Amino acid sequence: MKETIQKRLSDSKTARWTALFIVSFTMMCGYFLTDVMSPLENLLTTKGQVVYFTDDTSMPADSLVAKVNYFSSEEMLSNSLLTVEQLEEGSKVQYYEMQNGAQTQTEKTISSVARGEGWSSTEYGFFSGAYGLINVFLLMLFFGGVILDKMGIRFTGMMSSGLMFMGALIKWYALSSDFGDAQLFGMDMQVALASLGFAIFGMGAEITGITASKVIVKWFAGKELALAMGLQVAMARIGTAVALAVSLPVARWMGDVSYPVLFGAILLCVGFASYMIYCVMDRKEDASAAAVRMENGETEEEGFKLSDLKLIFCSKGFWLINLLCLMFYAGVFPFLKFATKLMIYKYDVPESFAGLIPALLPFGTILLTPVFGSLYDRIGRGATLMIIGSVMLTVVHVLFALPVMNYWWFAVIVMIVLGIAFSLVPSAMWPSVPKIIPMKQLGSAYATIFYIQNIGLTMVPWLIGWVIEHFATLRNEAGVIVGYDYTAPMVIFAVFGLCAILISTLLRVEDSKKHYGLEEANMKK
Ligand SMILES: NCCCC[C@H](NC(=O)[C@@H](N)CCCCN)C(=O)O
Repeated sequence: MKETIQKRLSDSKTARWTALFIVSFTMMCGYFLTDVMSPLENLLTTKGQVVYFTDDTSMPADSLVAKVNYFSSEEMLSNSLLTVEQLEEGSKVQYYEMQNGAQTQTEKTISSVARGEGWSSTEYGFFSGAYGLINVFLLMLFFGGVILDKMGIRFTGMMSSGLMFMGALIKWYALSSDFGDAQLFGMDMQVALASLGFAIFGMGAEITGITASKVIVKWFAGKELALAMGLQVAMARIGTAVALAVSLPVARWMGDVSYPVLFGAILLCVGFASYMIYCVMDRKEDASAAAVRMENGETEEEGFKLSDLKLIFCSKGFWLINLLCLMFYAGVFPFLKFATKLMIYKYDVPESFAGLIPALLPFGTILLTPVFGSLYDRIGRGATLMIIGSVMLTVVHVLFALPVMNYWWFAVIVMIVLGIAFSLVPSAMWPSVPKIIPMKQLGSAYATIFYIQNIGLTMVPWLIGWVIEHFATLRNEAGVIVGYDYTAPMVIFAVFGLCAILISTLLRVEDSKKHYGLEEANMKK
């Protein structure tokens, strides 16, 4: 009689890498939407139309019209009176300006016109931090972890990717509508509604994040786990990089900040559909695993119990990872929300290119995260990699805080260093969690780490937005904004880096006491 040996679907290389690709694609769509508004900060915080010229400079329409009309009224430019209706692609604009006491004539051609929303920096900061609002204040990430461990990967993933899509649609509706002076929750209606959409989206994105982590552990445990995690993060970074690079060009091209969000919502719809395909694979994997267990006479693994949480919460190493994640990510993701405007005002980068410099950060990590991940797999030194990454993060923010070296090429170099730091820490930190926490509690462990991290992702943009408005905004005597001094916000980011150095050092000490194996290779020879 022919003997058949049952195999799990995850034993097939093609099947498990396909599963990874599909789930990572859904995540990538989520990361795109998370950062799609970051390059639009300048546009969002400008009131009325913003005019972009072919020489890559831009100007609020009001000040342009004021300049032209002022001089035309003095009959100096009688032929070039510009009206608002003429603010369109291809229009030529002429105006006189006083520079260093001398009158200069400027002629420019309009390349595009986009609608600014007139938000304050505090409102922009609130909106950016709204991502973690429901996760943090309604404890949804904690419940998300429990739902994941109780209801399983298929239910939770469908629910969370559906929430991402719904949140994106609300955000798009808010940004594409004009609510006049209407208020909601004591806030400008548009800001409140866009923030609500972002909060719902953020809840879905974070629950999808922990679900994806559990999917990877399910298919790759005992196989290429760290590499798979590194590749998932790398694909997510593609989403961030594309968002940073294309968002402003799309908004300028279509004349409105809502279009990049609409594009993101469409992507999320595709991401939702692709997760449905994953669910088919997941069902087959479960069936094959059950068949293997039956053949070997094994019983199903005991399910998750709430009392298991005690085990996680009593581990000092686990708390150090939590704090490191909080501090390190507080110095990166919230920074990205403000980085484009930093490039415009501190490094004098034309607005059309300003988003490309922060985009270098995720682009660099696409390659480096899997490289450092496989380095950790082979030679270990995980705790040391986390210390080095934290030192680099601190140095980068100190350099951004310095009032000197305000050259675009310097910003590019510093951003590349940040990219290396942002590859080192995640590639060592995430695969270190299973070394400290047993597999059965991993869903809840990742959920707790994400929860603590979300406190930073919510509060730090609020803090930075407020600091920019009150301590970094430079105004002339008439109260008009003339620029920004980024020293204070960048010093705050540097402090997060210092905390990360301290915590990662303590983690290394704890590892040498408890022998978690953070300095050891993941792959046994
Ligand atoms: N296996 C865990 C991978 C986590 C990757 C990590 N993501 C997060 O920490 C999310 N909670 C936050 C995502 C915010 C998106 N802008 C990462 O390094 O991206």
